[in-house]
Amino acid sequence: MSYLVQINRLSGHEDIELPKKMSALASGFDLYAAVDAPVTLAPGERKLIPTGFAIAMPAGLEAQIRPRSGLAFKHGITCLNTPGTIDADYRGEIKVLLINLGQESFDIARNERIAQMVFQSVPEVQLEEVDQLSDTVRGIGGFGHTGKN
Ligand SMILES: O=c1ccn([C@H]2C[C@H](O)[C@@H](COP(=O)(O)OP(=O)(O)OP(=O)(O)O)O2)c(=O)[nH]1
Ligand SMILES: [Mg+2]
Repeated sequence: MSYLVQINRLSGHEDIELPKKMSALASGFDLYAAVDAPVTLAPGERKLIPTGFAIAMPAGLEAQIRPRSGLAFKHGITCLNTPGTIDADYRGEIKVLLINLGQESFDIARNERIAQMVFQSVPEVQLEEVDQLSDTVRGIGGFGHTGKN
């Protein structure tokens, strides 16, 4: 499927790269930090990082904000609320909630790639309240009830 998503660069961020796929079949568009000055995340610290753009996608889509594995592996930098949810009716600036789970401080510079945005389709669902649910073999078993291995 192919969709057209509108993107609006916010004023003051003309120099910020728009979200970009780094390879032909990449799932995610990398997101660039629109911080005015370098931002430091101390170990354990979390900060909301602006991206300098807003989007409008068609109904039936959402965007997920996901961490970059390189930043997570090398520096312990990840998205706290991963995957972040961008609703199709949200028109505000896309922001990335980063947290430093590493042991060293980490600096984020303007135009550094900090996360990625993956579009997903969202089925239209209506909830129907009932008194009883259908039987299954699993029933209410969960949270590891099938064992470890
Ligand atoms: O990583 C994120 C997560 C969310 N958002 C924006 C877009 C999303 O549509 C809106 C609300 O997000 P969410 O529903 O996760 O947060 P909430 O705490 O439920 O806020 P709200 O009451 O505004 O829905 O915030 C971002 O920019 N980045
Ligand atoms: Mg919400």
